[in-house]
Amino acid sequence: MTVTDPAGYPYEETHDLRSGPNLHESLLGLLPYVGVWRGTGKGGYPGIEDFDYAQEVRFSHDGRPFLAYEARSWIIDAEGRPIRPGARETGWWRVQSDEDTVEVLLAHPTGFVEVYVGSIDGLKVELSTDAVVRTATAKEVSANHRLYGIVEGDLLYAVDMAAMGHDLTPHMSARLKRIAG
Ligand code: HEM
Repeated sequence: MTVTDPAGYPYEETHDLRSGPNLHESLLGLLPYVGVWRGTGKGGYPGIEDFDYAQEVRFSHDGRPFLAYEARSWIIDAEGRPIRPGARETGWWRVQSDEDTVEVLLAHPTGFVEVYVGSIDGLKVELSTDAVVRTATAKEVSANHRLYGIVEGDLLYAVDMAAMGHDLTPHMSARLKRIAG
C-alpha cells in the first residue's frame, strides 16, 4: 500500500520482503519476520482457565531501521470458533546498527506499556522487559520474556509473564503461518 502524507511525500509501508532502494541494512536480520501471519495458540496462567486463541500478527516496514508491529487475538472454542476478542498489542521493533540487538516498545489496551531489550541470533529473537509501566487500573504485571523463532517457515513464539505475584510463568505460545508478504 502506498500512502501519501499531507505534505505530499510518498512513502511505502510494506509487508513484503522485497528490499527497496531505501531499505536500511540493519533491517536485514529481521526481514524474515516481515509479513502477515495467522494461526492459533494456547495460553494459561496460575489462577485462570487455560484458553485457546487465534491470532494475526503483522510486521511491516517503510525502509527505516524499525519494524511496525501489530497483533490481534481472539479467544476460540475447541472447534476453533471465535468466542470473543482477546489481547491486542501494537508497537515498534527497533533494530540496532550492530544488527544483533533489538529494542521493542509495545502498548496494550489493558493499560501496559512495555520496553524490551533483546538479541537476534539467526532467526531466533529473545526479548526481556527492561521496564513495564502500567496505569493505576491495570493488573499488576512486572516483567515479560518472549522467545520468537522462524521454524520451517512458520513464526513460533512463547511468552512468559510475571504478574499478580507470580514469577515469570508461561502465559501464551503460538504457531503462525505466513499468509502475506
Ligand atoms: C495472545 C495474547 C493473549 C491472550 C489471548 C491472553 C488471554 C488471556 C486470558 C483469556 C486471560 C484470563 C482472563 C480473561 O479472560 O481476561 C488472561 C489473563 C491475563 N493476561 Fe493475558 N492474554 C494475552 C496476552 C497478554 C499480555 C501480552 C499480557 C501482559 C502484557 C497479559 C496479561 C494478562 C494478565 C495480567 C492477566 C490476569 C492474570 C490474573 O488475573 O491472575 N496477557 N489473558
